[in-house]
Amino acid sequence: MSGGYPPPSSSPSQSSPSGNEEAMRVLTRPVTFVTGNAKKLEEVRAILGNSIPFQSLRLDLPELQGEPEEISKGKARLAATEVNGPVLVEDTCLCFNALNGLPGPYIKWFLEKIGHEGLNNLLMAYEDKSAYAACVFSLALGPNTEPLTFVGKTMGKIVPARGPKDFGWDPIFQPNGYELNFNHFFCLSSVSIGCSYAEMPKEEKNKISHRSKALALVKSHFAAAGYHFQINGSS
Ligand SMILES: O=c1nc[nH]c2c1ncn2[C@H]1C[C@H](O)[C@@H](COP(=O)(O)OP(=O)(O)OP(=O)(O)O)O1
Ligand SMILES: [Mg+2]
Repeated sequence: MSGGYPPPSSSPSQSSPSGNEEAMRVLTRPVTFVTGNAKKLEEVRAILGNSIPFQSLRLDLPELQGEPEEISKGKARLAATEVNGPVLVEDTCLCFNALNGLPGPYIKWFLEKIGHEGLNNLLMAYEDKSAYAACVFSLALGPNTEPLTFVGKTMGKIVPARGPKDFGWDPIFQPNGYELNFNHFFCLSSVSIGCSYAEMPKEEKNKISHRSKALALVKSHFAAAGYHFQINGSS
């Protein structure tokens, strides 16, 4: 996590009683999770449950370039301007250790252009198939506030595609600890080669995923920061 919040008064959606060192930060609007990806939203909803009042906005933010945290913060700034209120965004990376972390934040284009097989082929020349999935959430309380970031990583390896193909690179990412079928009754592969994210029940993925680890930090931040939601009307 990095960055820091400006004084509450600098955010239109945030205020706090004066003269109280541990002043509660009051948010008058729910946090808007901005994404163009319905599958991400589904997972975020399932993982957050009712822990944080949030709503969603389907918006394709620009695919920025750079280091993952900067990309994520950049998305948050754009989203906060769009929403004019508190926003949460995330950027997801799939990093191959043999390629020093690439494709990383560019996985979306790699996946689109070369698919699961092409991604496996990228590692053909390397013995090291290890990889990690990383999720960088950014929270901005409003436009002109410095976003805070929360990073979650899950280690694993790249495998030939297995399981349903309805969410990105899930079929080719096998998290560590899911190598042996007999440990995981839900993994239906007939040979004991392991279990990709795509083969796991959603609840199981959500327990160990890069996204759930990052969201655990977001939740703790909300608990520790003592935000208080005072949301009126229909929002
Ligand atoms: O848990 C995941 N399991 C499998 N695939 C995933 C996952 N999470 C993101 N993905 C895919 C979506 C996109 O192809 C790329 C990340 O790019 P990324 O820019 O973060 O996502 P996006 O453009 O689809 O949605 P957004 O509007 O939130 O930016 O990896
Ligand atoms: Mg994107």
